[in-house]
This record gives sequence, C-alpha cells and structure tokens, in this order.
Amino acid sequence: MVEAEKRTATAQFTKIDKDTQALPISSEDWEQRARAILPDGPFDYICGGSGAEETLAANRTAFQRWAIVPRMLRDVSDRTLSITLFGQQLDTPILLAPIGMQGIAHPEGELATARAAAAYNVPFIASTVSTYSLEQIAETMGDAPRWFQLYWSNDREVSASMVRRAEAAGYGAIVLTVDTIMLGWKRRDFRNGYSPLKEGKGLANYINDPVFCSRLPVVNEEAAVQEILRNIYHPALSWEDIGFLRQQTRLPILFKGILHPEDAKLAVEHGVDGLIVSNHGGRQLDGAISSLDALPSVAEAVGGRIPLLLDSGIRTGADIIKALALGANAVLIGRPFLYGLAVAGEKGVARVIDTLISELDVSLALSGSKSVSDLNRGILTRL
Ligand SMILES: Cc1cc2nc3c(=O)[nH]c(=O)nc-3n(C[C@H](O)[C@H](O)[C@H](O)COP(=O)(O)O)c2cc1C
Ligand SMILES: O=C(O)C(=O)c1ccccc1
Repeated sequence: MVEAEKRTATAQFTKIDKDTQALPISSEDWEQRARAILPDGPFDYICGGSGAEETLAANRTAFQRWAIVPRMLRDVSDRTLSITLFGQQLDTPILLAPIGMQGIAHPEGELATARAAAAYNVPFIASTVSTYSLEQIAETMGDAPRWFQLYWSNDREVSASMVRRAEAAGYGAIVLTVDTIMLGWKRRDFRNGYSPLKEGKGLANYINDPVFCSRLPVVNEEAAVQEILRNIYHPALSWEDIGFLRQQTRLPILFKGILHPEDAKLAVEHGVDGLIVSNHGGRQLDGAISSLDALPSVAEAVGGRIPLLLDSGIRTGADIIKALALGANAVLIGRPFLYGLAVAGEKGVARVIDTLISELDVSLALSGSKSVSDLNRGILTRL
C-alpha cells in the first residue's frame, strides 16, 4: 500500500531523477535546510523582512483568510496550466521573481537558477544586482524565456545602457521595480552587520556596463561598489521618468511594486504594459498591505486592460489558485527557489519548480477547473 502510494505521488515529478527524490518537498522544509547550510548573514538577509516584519507575516496570513470552495463532477481529465502573456505562450502561470545577488546562496548563483527555469520553460527574471551578468545568464539559457528587472539608476544613461544590453541579449520584457527608491529598514542585517552589495555580490551588470564604467575614475571592485551605492537608490523617481524609459525600448515594460489602485490606473494611463502587485516580499515598507489583499482593488482599477502578476507569499499550488481567482494572470515565486538553490543548486531550484507545478495541477483539478485562466472569485470564500 505504502509502495503504491509512493509510486502514484512520484509519477507526478516529471523531470526529477532518483537522487532528487531525497530533497525537501515543502517550502518550510526547504527553508529549514537552507538555514542549516547558510551562515546567519546570508540566511537572515534572504528570509527576513523590513521593520517588525509585519508585512512579511501578513503576506502569509492573507492567503489563509481565503478558502477555495471546490466544484465537483466537472470532468477535469483534460486540463491546462498554460497562459499567454504579451503574445507569448507559457506552460504555466509561474515565473521566478527577480532576486539579486544569488551568489550568496550558491556559487553558481543565477546561472544554476536560470538553467533550472529554462528546463521548465518558466521565465527567469534577472535582477540588476545579479552576481552574474545578464549576458552570462542569457548565454546559459539558450532560447528559454527571460525578462530583465531594472533598478532605476541615478544616472539615467546607465539605465538606458542596461536596457539596450537586455534587449540585445534576448530578454523579452523590462520589469522596473518602483518600490525600492531606498532600501527597506532591515533590523536583521544591522544586527549581523551584513550587506551583500558591499561584499561585491551584485556588481556584474555594472562592471560590464560601458556607460557605468566610463563614470568611474578607476575600474575596480571598490570603486564600483561605491558608485553603485551612490547610483542605485533614486528617491526622485517619478511618473515623468517613464517617458524616457519608453523611448529606450520596444519591449513590454512592467512595474513591480504597485499596491494602490490609483497607481495602477496611472500606470495604465502612462502606457505601462503590465503590473506586478508586490510588496517586495515584505522587505520594503513594513506596515504595507499584503499583496493578496491589494490585488482585488488593483484588478478592478485595471479592468483587464493590462496583465497583472502578483508576488509575495506564494508557497503552494493552492496559493496560486487563490491569486489567479482574485485577478492575477500569473505569479512570481521568490524565496522558495532561493532556498532550493542554497541547498542543492540547479537541482534544488528544479525540484521547487516541479513540486509547485504538480501541486498547482492537482489543486486545479480538485477545485473543479480545467484551465488556470478560467479561475475566478466564484470558487473562493473570505473567512
Ligand atoms: C534575497 C532577495 C533579494 C531580492 N532582490 C530583488 C531584486 O534585486 N529586485 C527586485 O525587484 N526584487 C528583489 N527581491 C524581491 C522579489 O523579487 C520578490 O518580490 C519577493 O521575494 C517575493 O516574495 P516571496 O519571497 O515571499 O515569494 C528580492 C527578494 C529577496 C528575498
Ligand atoms: O534585497 C532586496 O530585496 C533588494 O531588492 C535589493 C535592493 C537593492 C540592492 C540590493 C538588493
């Protein structure tokens, strides 16, 4: 009996070989394993939130306040997880969130993550502050889908240069993160005296940028770190900067970090192509609304005019069902894949993606739906 159950469960992991079966299966287990491997500095940096970590906690409790009320007897034998975003078909409504400095989790950093994402045709979103350059990441991915996340630089010619490089390297969209005009207040990092940026883990896109380097008196790591710290936070960012970004590229532009419905409307009016409803995984404004709680009014404000994505707190297949039912077209996962990377490199990330896809498929069937794009409020109740 136990053997038979095992076979049925494992049959769902399509790309996982024998060694990988020993790896964790829940995001809680991944987190525990990562905690055992990583020093306190990097671990706290990854898992932590800002301030009193109330928004970090709210990102989870928000999901628990919605329950799925499943439908039965609806012949769900033929199902699809596939969606279309900006004219591209994706196999699943899952993307990997932009996470900077992945070299703090594993020496292969973004290269390992990007390869795992490519194997599942899950878009990888490369961060401005990645440990490997956007060109190196692109090279390891072949034709697999990838987007580039931009931190708006104080020097807008540096931003323009990075956007041009991303376009040349086959990135399919630009994600402008709008919630990090300064860094959130992270008590854990102060206690640990830890800053991965100062340790030089997020330099690659800068030291490979001709415009950025032309601004340095000497091109070395120390000078680059000092210049990045002067460059990366841009509290003056305003709607007026958007026209400049638009002129730099024909790629779709998404804003990441929108929570207020009025900002969502303004974004549509300014020609933004998509939004990521996000509070940065509870790492920026503590006390901010959870992403899931912000979603329904943002969805109403946007009224289907542009795609809506959501991140912050997605941990299970059921979480994805809830986000899609409340108006998201797709979701981004953050910390769970980074824990997979820390514990088992590329295989760890693959396993995290694989289990999430399998959970989503089972949850979709058991909810009584055939397609992720059919999900709506009708299958949820607020507790
Ligand atoms: C260690 C770490 C680094 C991050 N770096 C970036 C980044 O460089 N750019 C960005 O837009 N978001 C960054 N984020 C935020 C993620 O893109 C995402 O919004 C968040 O992790 C989602 O929440 P989750 O971790 O609860 O899934 C980072 C998050 C973490 C945990
Ligand atoms: O740690 C983060 O969440 C993040 O997005 C960030 C922002 C600026 C520099 C480095 C990381």
